[in-house]
Amino acid sequence: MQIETTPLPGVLLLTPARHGDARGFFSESWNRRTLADAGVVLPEFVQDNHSMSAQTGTLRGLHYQSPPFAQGKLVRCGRGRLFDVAVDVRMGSPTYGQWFGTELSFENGRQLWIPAGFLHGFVTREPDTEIVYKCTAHYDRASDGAVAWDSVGIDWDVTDPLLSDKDRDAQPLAELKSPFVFEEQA
Ligand SMILES: Cc1cn([C@H]2C[C@H](O)[C@@H](COP(=O)(O)OP(=O)(O)O[C@H]3O[C@H](C)C(=O)[C@H](O)[C@H]3O)O2)c(=O)[nH]c1=O
Repeated sequence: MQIETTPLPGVLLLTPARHGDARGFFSESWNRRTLADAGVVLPEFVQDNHSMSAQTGTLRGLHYQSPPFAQGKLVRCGRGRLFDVAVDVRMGSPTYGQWFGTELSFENGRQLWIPAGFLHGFVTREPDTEIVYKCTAHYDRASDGAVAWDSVGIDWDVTDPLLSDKDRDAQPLAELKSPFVFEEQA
């Protein structure tokens, strides 16, 4: 397991090993003990999500759930290719409003750990792209929130993305009354 930090403290890039043979490969996509042995202890996951976006340039985000249903997410790409983004929206954080993005693909097997307190979004870079991700809290529709994809200064490298109505009508980051508070790590 390759573990890399990012410019956003707490957001990690995790790349599991792939064991290749004549059939293809085998990979442990999630192993709590492997990460703990490397000093990384993530919260418990309670829900797995899976979405497929048929069209290149489909953009889902920027989303969050308010406490007590705030979600940490461990994100990977099951098929195709996407650009995945986390945005820090924890009040008082030194990196508030800052974003980090990386390409996740079936080919690179890379995963992004996004703690609670960050917005999450992605744009697809191939047709029929599938994203699968583990969440640390259950879905709660009433706690669901969205921030406009083009209000953060993210370099999505996409024009006129395919959006849901919710995402098209989302509030700009400047108007967000963030429900998250930054807590200095011990
Ligand atoms: C998120 C979610 C949605 N749904 C239902 C609600 C709707 O009937 C349908 C589509 O939901 P939505 O349009 O919110 O799906 P996305 O636009 O992919 O939203 C997700 O995309 C970004 C990138 C995320 O990180 C979140 O997990 C989530 O906000 O699935 C559920 O039943 N359970 C769920 O956990």
